[in-house]
Amino acid sequence: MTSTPVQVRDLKKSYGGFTAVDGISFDIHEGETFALLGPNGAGKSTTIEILEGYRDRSAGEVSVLGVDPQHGGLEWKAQLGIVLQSTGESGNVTVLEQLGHFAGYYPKPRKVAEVIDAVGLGGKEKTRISKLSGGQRRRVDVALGIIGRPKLLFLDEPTTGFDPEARRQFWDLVNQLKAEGTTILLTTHYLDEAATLADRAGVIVGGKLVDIGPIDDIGGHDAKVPLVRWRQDGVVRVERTTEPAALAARLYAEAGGEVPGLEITRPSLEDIYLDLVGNHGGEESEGSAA
Ligand SMILES: Nc1ncnc2c1ncn2[C@@H]1O[C@H](COP(=O)(O)OP(=O)(O)OP(=O)(O)O)[C@@H](O)[C@H]1O
Repeated sequence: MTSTPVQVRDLKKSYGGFTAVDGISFDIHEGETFALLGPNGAGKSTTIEILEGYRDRSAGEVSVLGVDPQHGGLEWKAQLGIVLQSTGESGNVTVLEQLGHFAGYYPKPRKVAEVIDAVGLGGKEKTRISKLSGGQRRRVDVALGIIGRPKLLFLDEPTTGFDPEARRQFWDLVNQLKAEGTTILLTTHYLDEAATLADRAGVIVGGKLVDIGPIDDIGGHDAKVPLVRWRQDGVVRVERTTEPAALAARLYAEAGGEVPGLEITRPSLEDIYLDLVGNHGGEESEGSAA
C-alpha cells in the first residue's frame, strides 16, 4: 500500500471533440478526505469514474492504490468503495438481502447489522428496496459503498436527497470512517458538507483545476478577510478588514454608542467558492472544444 493512494498527473479526457477534463494533477494522501468541487459539468464525475476504472482516460498518468485503474483486477477493485452519483438500487430484494449479498463479494466485509445501523436504516432490514424512499435508497447506496471495508472510498454527491438529520448522521459516519483511516474522495455541491468533512479540496472549472489546497486555504488568504457591515445615515456600508474589532471600536466611538446594523462576518467556503468559480468564468461550466 502506498502512502499516496491517489496520484493524478496531467489527466485529460475528451468525448469526441469536447475536452471534459483538461490536464488536471492532484494527489490524495493516505487517510485524507479530499473534496473535488466544481459547478455542473466541470468534469468531477468524469475524473472520479476514471479513478474507479469505469472510464478510460485520453491522456495523463493515474495511479490508484498503486495500480493503473485501466488495468485494475478484482483484488484491486475489492479495496475500493464506490457510491456513484445516481441511485442504482431499486431491486425487489430486502435491505438485509442486498447487503448480505454484496458482503459476500469482499474478503473482510463489515457486519451487515453494523452497516445498517451506521447508515440509519435500522428497522428497515426487511423492507424491499423498491419500497424505500429516495433518501433511504441513497443510504443503501452508501451502505453498499462501505460494506467491503474499503481502503479508498469514492463518494459522488452522497447526500443528495438526504433530509438534514440524515446528512448530519452521514457526516458522523464519514468521521467514523476517517477515524478508522479510510481515504475518501468526495464530490458535493453542499459547500458546508465539504467544509465539515474535507481536509483538502480541489476546485475544477471547465475541466481545469483552478485551486487546490487545505480546505481553509481555498481561495487564498485574502478570501477569508472578514466583512464589517453597518448603517450610516441610512446607507449600508461594507468594509473588508483584517482587524474587524478595531474598526468596530472606532465606529462605536464615532457613533457615541451602539452602531446601527453592525455585523462582522467571515466569508463561508460557499462565498469563496462562488467568487472563485465566477472569476474563472464558470457557472454551468462547459469545458472546452479540443
Ligand atoms: N459520455 C459522455 N459523452 C459526452 N460528453 C460527456 C459524457 N459524459 C460527460 N460528458 C460531458 O463532460 C462534461 C463533464 O461532465 P461530468 O459529468 O464529469 O461533470 P460533473 O462535474 O460531474 O458535473 P455534475 O456536478 O453535474 O455531476 C459535461 O459537459 C458533460 O456533458
